Amino acid sequence: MKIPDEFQHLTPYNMNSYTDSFVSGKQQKYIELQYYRDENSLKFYARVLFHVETQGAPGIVHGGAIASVLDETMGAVSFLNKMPAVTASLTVNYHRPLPVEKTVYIITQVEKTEGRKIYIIGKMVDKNQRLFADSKGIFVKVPNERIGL
Ligand SMILES: CCCCCCCCCCCC(=O)SCCNC(=O)CCNC(=O)[C@H](O)C(C)(C)COP(=O)(O)OP(=O)(O)OC[C@H]1O[C@@H](n2cnc3c(N)ncnc32)[C@H](O)[C@@H]1OP(=O)(O)O
Repeated sequence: MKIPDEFQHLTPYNMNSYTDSFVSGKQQKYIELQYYRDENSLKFYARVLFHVETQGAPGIVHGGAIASVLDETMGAVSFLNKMPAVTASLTVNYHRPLPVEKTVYIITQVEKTEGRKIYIIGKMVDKNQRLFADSKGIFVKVPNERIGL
């Protein structure tokens, strides 16, 4: 599968040893997801293929499915930056309908932290950098035990 230039130097990252989340765990029938990280940056990445089972309107990926994948990829960027956290708030802007069976790419990053609050942003684009959705959220740091670590 072709990946955009920005993804070519990245290292695939397997989250399954930490979680069997419905987004990225053993379930890959509805959503096929591969995470990537860049050792030299605080960003976290995902390549995602939503299968037809995730549709809302015919042929269009359900907004909740998109939000779930953005949420987890945003949560993961805080985890990988050694700040285990849970989502307190999440806003998603949907810029154009995403057809099912179309590969898209997610990039997330920590914008800033304030005490226990971590402000995280994300975006979902296709290989031509067309924007399908972007997101921002406040994640709140919690003890490891809260998220099963
Ligand atoms: C396994 C590894 C793999 C990791 C792989 C990654 C997997 C990630 C999965 C995706 C992530 C998820 O879906 S997580 C699941 C969905 N989310 C949840 O279940 C969270 C449920 N909510 C909670 O547990 C709680 O409400 C918390 C932890 C968010 C906050 O409770 P608390 O601990 O009592 O803290 P509290 O004092 O209320 O708040 C702390 C600070 O955050 C602020 N704050 C709290 N809520 C909000 C809010 N909605 N919007 C703005 N700000 C807020 C407060 O004002 C305060 O700011 P200040 O006064 O200090 O300034």
